[in-house]
Amino acid sequence: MAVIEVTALRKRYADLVVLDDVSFSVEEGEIFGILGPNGAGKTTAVECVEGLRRADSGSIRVLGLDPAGDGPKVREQIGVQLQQTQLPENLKVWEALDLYASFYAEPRDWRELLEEWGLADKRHARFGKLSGGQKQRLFIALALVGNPRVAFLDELTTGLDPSARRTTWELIKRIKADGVTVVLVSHFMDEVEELCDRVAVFDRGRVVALDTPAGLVGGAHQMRFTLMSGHVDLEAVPGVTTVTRDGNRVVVTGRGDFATAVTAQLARQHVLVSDLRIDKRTLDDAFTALTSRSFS
Ligand SMILES: Nc1ncnc2c1ncn2[C@@H]1O[C@H](COP(=O)(O)OP(=O)(O)OP(=O)(O)O)[C@@H](O)[C@H]1O
Repeated sequence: MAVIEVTALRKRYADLVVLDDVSFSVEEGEIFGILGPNGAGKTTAVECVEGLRRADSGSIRVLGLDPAGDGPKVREQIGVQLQQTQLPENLKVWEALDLYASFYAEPRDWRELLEEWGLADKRHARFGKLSGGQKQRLFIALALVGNPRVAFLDELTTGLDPSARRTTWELIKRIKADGVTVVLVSHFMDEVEELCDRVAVFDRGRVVALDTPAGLVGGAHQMRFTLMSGHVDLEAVPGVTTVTRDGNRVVVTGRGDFATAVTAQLARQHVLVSDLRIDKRTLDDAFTALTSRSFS
């Protein structure tokens, strides 16, 4: 079942088209990634879904409701991660949780959240004294205190050290395990690859690809080898898209599991090769190819 359905969303600021016919849906229980370069329209799209901004046209359904018309009902059922600047430095951890719990009709017991998110001993600490990782755990706890069905997390691990990022990833997996749908806006390929079931890649206000992380990178392996003996016909091998020969050096590109099929063909034709290398395209390569830009 789709918990979020976005259809033909358009938004512009004066002459700048920020969302141009954006459509995607998010299935219940998945971690859905929104990836794209700076200024691609990710935050605008997500804030329209959260009911914080209005699109010029198109339709949005969140849990069957229209966030523009049924804002309070939608916000009762979603959790939105705060940005760092939105909490006063002097606010204590328990005060923040208690305050946010008071916004909801049926909040979770925030004492449980303190335990679950490893913040019990920081209960009386002031926000400004927390480490980056502790702040992020507090933001996640605040996003979950209303017992949401959908949690929106935006650039959650920016500025965290590698170990704190890993810990945060494990916590996000736990949110999913608890049955909460997660929409994750991210700049990091490794994060999206590790966590997301499906990813929408945004570029210049459009969704340029929507697939699983494996599906996004799936089309681009490359095999290189040197022919030691004989000749091999590879053009007709399933999945092969190009075969380039330079003397006895051969480069083969293809889609899906073409490398296994090529290896089988080499064996069938009793061809001996050396220096065999299989290059796997990464999500970073896929992103660059899709958006004609490298990530910054
Ligand atoms: N309120 C606004 N008024 C005018 N232009 C805006 C406004 N909000 C966003 N924009 C512009 O819309 C474009 C998309 O911005 P948005 O924040 O949605 O992108 P993003 O993909 O989330 O970028 P980032 O990764 O940098 O956060 C940008 O060019 C931005 O400058």
